Amino acid sequence: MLAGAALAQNTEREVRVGVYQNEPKILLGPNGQASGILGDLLQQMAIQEDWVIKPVVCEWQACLDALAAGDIDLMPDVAYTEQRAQTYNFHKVAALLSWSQIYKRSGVQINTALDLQSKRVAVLSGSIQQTYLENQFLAFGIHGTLVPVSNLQEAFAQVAAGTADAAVANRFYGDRQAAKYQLDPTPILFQPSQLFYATAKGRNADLLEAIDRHLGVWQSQTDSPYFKVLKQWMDVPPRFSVPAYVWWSLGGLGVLLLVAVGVGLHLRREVADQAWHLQSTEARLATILNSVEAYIYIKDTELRYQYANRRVCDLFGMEPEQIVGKTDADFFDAATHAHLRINDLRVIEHGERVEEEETNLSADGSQENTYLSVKLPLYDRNGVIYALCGISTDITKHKQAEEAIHRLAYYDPLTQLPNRRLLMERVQQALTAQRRGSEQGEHGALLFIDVDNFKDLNDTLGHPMGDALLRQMAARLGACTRAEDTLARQGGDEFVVMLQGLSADVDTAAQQTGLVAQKILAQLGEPYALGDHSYRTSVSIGVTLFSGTGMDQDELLKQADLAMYQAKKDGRNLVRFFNPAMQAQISARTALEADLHQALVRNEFVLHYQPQVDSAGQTLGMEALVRWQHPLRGLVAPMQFIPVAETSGLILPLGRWILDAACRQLVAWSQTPATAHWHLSVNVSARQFHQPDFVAQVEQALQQSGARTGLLKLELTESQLVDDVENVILKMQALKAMGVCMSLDDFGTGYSSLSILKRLPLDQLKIDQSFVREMLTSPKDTGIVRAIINVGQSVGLQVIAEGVETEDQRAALIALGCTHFQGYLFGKPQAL
Ligand SMILES: Nc1nc2c(ncn2[C@@H]2O[C@H](COP(=O)(O)O[C@H]3[C@@H](O)[C@H](n4cnc5c(=O)[nH]c(N)nc54)O[C@@H]3COP(=O)(O)O)[C@@H](O)[C@H]2O)c(=O)[nH]1
Repeated sequence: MLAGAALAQNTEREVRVGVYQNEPKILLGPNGQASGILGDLLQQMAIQEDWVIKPVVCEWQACLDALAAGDIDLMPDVAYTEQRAQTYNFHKVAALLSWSQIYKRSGVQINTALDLQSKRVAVLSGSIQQTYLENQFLAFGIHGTLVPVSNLQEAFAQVAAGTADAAVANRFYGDRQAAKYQLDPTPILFQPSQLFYATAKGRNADLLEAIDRHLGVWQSQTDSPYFKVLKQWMDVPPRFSVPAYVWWSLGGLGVLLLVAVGVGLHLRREVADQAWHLQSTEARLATILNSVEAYIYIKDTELRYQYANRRVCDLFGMEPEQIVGKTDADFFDAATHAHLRINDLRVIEHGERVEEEETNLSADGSQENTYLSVKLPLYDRNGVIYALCGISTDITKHKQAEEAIHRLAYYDPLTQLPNRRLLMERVQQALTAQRRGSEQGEHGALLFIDVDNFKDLNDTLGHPMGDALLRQMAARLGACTRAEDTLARQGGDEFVVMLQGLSADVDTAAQQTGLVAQKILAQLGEPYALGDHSYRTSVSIGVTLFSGTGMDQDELLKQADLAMYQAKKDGRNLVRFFNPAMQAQISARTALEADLHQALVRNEFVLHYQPQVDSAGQTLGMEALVRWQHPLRGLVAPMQFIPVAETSGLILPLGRWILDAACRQLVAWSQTPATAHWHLSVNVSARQFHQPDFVAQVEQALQQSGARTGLLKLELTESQLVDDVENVILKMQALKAMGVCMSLDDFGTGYSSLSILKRLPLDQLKIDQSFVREMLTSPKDTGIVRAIINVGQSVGLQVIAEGVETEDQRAALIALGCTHFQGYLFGKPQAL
């Protein structure tokens, strides 16, 4: 059965037919189908040929253009001319015969062409009738006036209004419209023409062939569909094969016919006219409604669809007649239907105009779209609501774009977690809610989570593995927290969790937070599968509690950050709560930073010098160690301000000052023979060394001071040499080429990569004081010191031990082969 239906559908032929308004020949019927004589004939043929006639409503010239362009397949009511035959194909058996006729206002005498003398005749501008009459006027010496008009309605209206005496129209139009304008037909008939269906040249020959076949048979049988259609539309069948010479004698018959039709016909035509106007308006409206992008529909008071435009039909995959009578329950899922129903009832029951964004899910759940919908009540003439009209615009793509922009602004693309911006907004909202008292004294908590030694992973396994780790961590953090908690990626290897709704009692809140933090510590400490590797790591967590008083979101985050640093300091893989002592540290650090800015301007820095000696105790040189002579704090040690100078960037101008001051000191020593050979070691910070123009800065310091290049020794630490090794080596080689010496400070505390060491143009290794301090009591430290000395010797580097405080330490170092020494045993750092 189904297969049969499908087969039947496949044999149907869709024929797009141009329909313009020219009653009774062709028009759009009330059912939206091609109608009129030529339309109905086509419908009859369609039944027999299995055609599906699709009317395409258009104006006459537009129809012809569409036909030529292939946008429609068939055009009725086309008179054959040689010129048209170049663009179109015609069938052979004429479908209708027509002619032009002159119609006049009552009381005007026109019986022959000669009566047109001194008359004003309205005629379609540019028509063949106009050309014909002009020629006739000339030929017969008639002095009449042709009044050009743009359509036949206007022609008849001008006659009725008295601005013309007569009008020319085809007989089909004239017969139906003359009465309406109270015009009479004259006996003047001319230009008979044969009317055909036409196709574009070279196309749809089968249609023309079929039309000829049907017309040929039908026109020979008086009871055929052809004559039934004519009878229905005309009451009088047209004549065929009428010789041209009889046309002029038909006038009398026309007059008689018109008189016979009488007043009854006039009334009937009035009604028909109105119906046509309605149909025409409806057709135009349908064209507009079906062309717009919006979904337009009408539902009755039972919320059953009464009208659906083409977009709605496409959405539901049904034809209008299938949609009519159905409700939203037939098209959408239960929740969508319920929601739509509520809004529809507001319109139907309360006359509200409802404007809303709707997200509708199809009944099978396969399609979800968002619409901006406006629904209005429709009232009948008694002011009673009889339906609602809805207009919906699909804003799904717009919403998706909006969503994408929002995600970019507020979410981290790597982990899909909220980013810092969204986190800060959420913290602010939580604080505001607490201040308003809506959270009833509850506590919240911020947990600042930093991955331990994340840089090592990036350096060893590469950044893609680092990214994979962060993604897996984000997923695990999600599993450790509740949906109402905020989980964010702060940036890099830092995550932040905000807990809300904790106890109003601070101890209980701390306990609750501690449990979550420990859970996170445990979960994130489990092994990760990174490619082929099983990777283990840990995190350090800083926690701060808040209850809406005093703090803003930035301060809170700083507190959690500080507590996290404390966890790192205490050994990593730990949870630390923020406490007031940490706050004091922050304040002290902030104040110190502010003072540091002033210190350079006020020239408050000084250099102290500590001797470096050989095994005989002879001073070979000094190390310059900076101090801050603060007017209130007194002499400030470098360990207190160098780290702050590093993070604030002040180390750069400070480092430059130290270099200049050290070079000036070398020049001062050069004046005295006892000190002229002394070298001076200067500490260089990582940030300072990595400046692109660092080599130039050293060169400038030496040149400006006039110091001997070979006496300046730069102390670099291991950690500042591991990043961007190639560039470091190039820089060191440039310095070396200038004659500057280089010492590797704190050796043994960092990476101590021998392969890198081998490539660095060093002069000296400095054994860190922590090994020297313990070497007499710890065999391990002795072993390290021995190893450093051996390494130095094997690569031809001088080895200096720092932090030498006792004779025993010096003796032990000499026994191990150390040749140079620095420490309180030989002198503390002091001003000169
Ligand atoms: N970038 C720069 N950093 C500098 C500069 N000056 C110092 N620093 C950095 O500060 C660190 C600490 O310096 P300081 O407090 O001056 O301590 C030095 C010595 O006083 C100390 N030392 C020397 N001998 C002994 C000793 O026998 N016992 C003992 N307890 N301490 C001793 O060691 C520090 C020398 O360190 P080093 O640079 O490794 O030789 C300092 O480590 C620098 O990092 C500067 O101008 N610029």
